[in-house]
Amino acid sequence: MQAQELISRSRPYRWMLALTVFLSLLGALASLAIPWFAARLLGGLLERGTSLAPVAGLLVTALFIQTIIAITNALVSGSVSARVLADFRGEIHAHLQRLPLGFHDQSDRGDLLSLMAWDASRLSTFISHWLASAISSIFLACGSLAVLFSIDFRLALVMPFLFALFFMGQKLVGRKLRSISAKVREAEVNVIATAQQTLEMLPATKAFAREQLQDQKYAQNLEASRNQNVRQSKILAYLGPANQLLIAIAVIVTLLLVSRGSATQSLSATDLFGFLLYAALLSRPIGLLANLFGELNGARGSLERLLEVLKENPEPGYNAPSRLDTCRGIISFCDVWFGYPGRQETLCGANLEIKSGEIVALTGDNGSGKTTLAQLLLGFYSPQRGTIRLDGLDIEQIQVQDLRRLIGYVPQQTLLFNASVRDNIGWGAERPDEQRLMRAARLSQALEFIESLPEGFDTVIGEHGVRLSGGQRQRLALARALLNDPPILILDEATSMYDLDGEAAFVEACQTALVGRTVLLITHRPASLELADRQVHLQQGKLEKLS
Ligand SMILES: Nc1ncnc2c1ncn2[C@@H]1O[C@H](COP(=O)(O)OP(=O)(O)OP(=O)(O)O)[C@@H](O)[C@H]1O
Repeated sequence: MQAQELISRSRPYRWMLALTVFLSLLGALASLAIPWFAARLLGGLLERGTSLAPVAGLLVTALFIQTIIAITNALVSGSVSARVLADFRGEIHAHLQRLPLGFHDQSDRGDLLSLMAWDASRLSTFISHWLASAISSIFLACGSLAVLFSIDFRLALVMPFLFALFFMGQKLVGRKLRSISAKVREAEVNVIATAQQTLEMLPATKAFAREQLQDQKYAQNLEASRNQNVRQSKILAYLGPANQLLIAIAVIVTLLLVSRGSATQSLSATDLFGFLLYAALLSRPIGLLANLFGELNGARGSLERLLEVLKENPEPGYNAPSRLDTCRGIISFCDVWFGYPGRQETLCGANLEIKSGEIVALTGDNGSGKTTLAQLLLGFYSPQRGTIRLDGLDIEQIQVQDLRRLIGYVPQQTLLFNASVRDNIGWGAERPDEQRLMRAARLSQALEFIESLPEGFDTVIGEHGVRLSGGQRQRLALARALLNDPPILILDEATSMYDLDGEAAFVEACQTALVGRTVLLITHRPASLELADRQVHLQQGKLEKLS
């Protein structure tokens, strides 16, 4: 199954891979020619009769050709590997973005990062050279065997037994190698996850003086990863050389045994050298195949994990039948039930009708489900029972990107990235223009502070907007949501960090800006509550009318 998958994943690169196979075969041919000329050179040295210059010239030419082929091959397979890596990463990245939030809630960020960084790299290296290595190694082994048999049939008879021994050995270590490879991956995932956590938690780590604890945690993960890597490299370290040693001993023993009979007496010095050199050459593809086998076990683990993630279904909303460019903004929650996996139900038959252009404030205790309700409207999660409608259409029937384009969403936690203010606000629209950008910034009460920044709209704000205050970050998030002029707005505690003046100015500006939009306002702030046409309260999974 995985072999098939590996082959089918190699298919898009078949021409480049065919070129590496061709070059590897040429390289193998040159490798086969070298002992031939070398044996003649050594035999000639002993027999001292003939001129050695032509054979020496041919040997040097063969060595040159082999070197040029090896360089070209490395360049081609390096470029295949880079392409496969980029393609894999692009595919995983696109897929992860389209998976439901429910998948990401349950996933380990370190595991997903490892998939893109580590597994993709291991797989791309393997795919870029496994075919060429396997075919050229088999060709080289068969070629060496053929020459050995042509030199002396009886002496060469021992070689096929060696092949049988080789494959039995691989079978024996294969299972062990696979299980260690899975453990190596697990340990690497933990290392990456801890490093990521350390960087994200840094302000808290410093505030609670927990640097040592994080160091210990990281050191433990490093130790586990080191142990597994050492276990794996021990097996790999033995695998190739042990096979080569096996061949070398077999050749020596064969020579000793047969030297007692008459066979070696009928061999010339050139044939004897030839036999030894080809036997030595035979050990190279055997070693290569053994290494390839080790890599295959690692690549299988990576492929397994990759396929596991790729087989997760994207949000069904991407393939929903209805397209929607615009809407009136009539929203209804009809008997909506929802619970997160393994948790008690958050919504138990929630009902809410919002008219077009109405501003509804949603209140409720912490954890009562206000954000959940908003995220259900955005299609982040699907209700287990009941329906949510927009303009009378079940939102599950609406193409999810259309749905989300119609809704401006300011989440409770501002999500900003390490780029300029302009890029962060402009991210909210497909083609942001300067005029709309200014309007959105003015409306969210962000313009004044943006203009006071060292480079105004071009100021880079750091990871998660770390170079701004909490309130400033929130203003940017709000500006981003307003940029697109969406007919529906969800403001989830969007002004919770505004100072009183800022909030009052925002509320003032909203008197006109929110006209004509349907707004779901999740807030407890009295000034913001004043904006609402009516209030509903979420309690025990149900919505109650307050005013
Ligand atoms: N991704 C999640 N996975 C599992 N449970 C979740 C998830 N998100 C929220 N919850 C749980 O669902 C419940 C409702 O959470 P929600 O964030 O909707 O509440 P809220 O009313 O918005 O709270 P707050 O006022 O504190 O923002 C809580 O008990 C919370 O622990």
